[in-house]
Amino acid sequence: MRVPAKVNLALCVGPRRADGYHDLATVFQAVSLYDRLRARPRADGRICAQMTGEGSEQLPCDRTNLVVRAAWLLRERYPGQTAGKGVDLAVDKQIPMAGGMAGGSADAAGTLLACNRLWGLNLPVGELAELGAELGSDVSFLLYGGNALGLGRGEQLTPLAASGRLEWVFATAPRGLATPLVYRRFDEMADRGAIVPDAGLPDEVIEQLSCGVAERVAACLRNDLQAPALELYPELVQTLRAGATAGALATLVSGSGPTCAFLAADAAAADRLAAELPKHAPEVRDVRRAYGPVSGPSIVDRA
Ligand SMILES: C[C@](O)(CO)[C@H](O)COP(=O)(O)OP(=O)(O)OC[C@H]1O[C@@H](n2ccc(N)nc2=O)[C@H](O)[C@@H]1O
Ligand SMILES: Nc1ncnc2c1ncn2[C@@H]1O[C@H](COP(=O)(O)OP(=O)(O)OP(=O)(O)O)[C@@H](O)[C@H]1O
Repeated sequence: MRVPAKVNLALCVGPRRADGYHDLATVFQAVSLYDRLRARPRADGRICAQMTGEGSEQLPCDRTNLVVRAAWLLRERYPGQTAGKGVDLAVDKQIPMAGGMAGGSADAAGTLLACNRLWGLNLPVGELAELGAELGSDVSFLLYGGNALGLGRGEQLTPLAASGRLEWVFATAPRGLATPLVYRRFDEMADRGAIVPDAGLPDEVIEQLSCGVAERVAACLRNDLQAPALELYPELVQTLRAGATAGALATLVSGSGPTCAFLAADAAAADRLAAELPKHAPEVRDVRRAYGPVSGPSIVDRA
């Protein structure tokens, strides 16, 4: 199975709630950067994970790993149907780790779908999405893919119509940014009046997305976590500038960062941008081409 990453075309963040989360109005787009996930049954009833690919050596394979947590959650909620059933989960990571592209959430979403099938649970995707929200705010969206509006803490989803596809270049960074830290910095900036929290609907982005003209979508992209991410990771200012110099229609930090997203006018312009970017941005780790929207997790080979 391959599971896509996401970028937020709009990420409007409200004030911190009593439960520590923030109300959001976000426009998600699933993009063509994928982790690969293979799930095989285990006769001994254990849940085991193995991680390969970019950055995977930093990831524990114990119960803190999101794929292991996702499989355990299903087993705990449906003990009758899953008694004695185990799984071997193998993840090949290509989505940048702690990069603001929800790689861990994508893996968790893929695991819920794979184990649902493997263990014969046949739960509807809506039920998996509710379980997914317990694992992380982005997991519900990653079960569906496409484009969607996310409200609440990002888990209340409405699919969004889109016309055409957007061509992206992503610049990954040499180190990660922890999402809670970025939200905390957002709060500090709000306290000192540098930011006004506002989770109002990003109507303009939604409208332009349905029209499908990249130049017009570019004009209204918005990420309220960009300013706090840039305070925490000032080198990203150079990366964003480099993207503009290399010809991007729009530049923005992806989600909580530090991956930077560059929107191009079309596929040829994106290819040129991807080739040009490293010349202007020596601090970038890797440059990736992608497009969106793409569908959610899909089976590419028999697991
Ligand atoms: C930045 C985004 O990726 C944008 O889509 C998401 O908001 C983050 O989603 P996620 O990584 O799935 O985050 P979660 O695992 O749910 O939460 C991690 C931490 O991020 C903060 N958090 C997350 C989502 C949200 N709406 N408000 C928050 O304040 C909280 O401190 C939380 O403890
Ligand atoms: N399977 C997994 N893949 C990636 N990270 C995982 C996984 N399981 C647990 N984690 C933990 O989750 C953290 C966030 O990982 P992830 O790569 O999803 O970050 P992110 O892209 O910034 O997430 P988001 O965009 O949802 O905020 C990592 O630092 C890691 O400690």
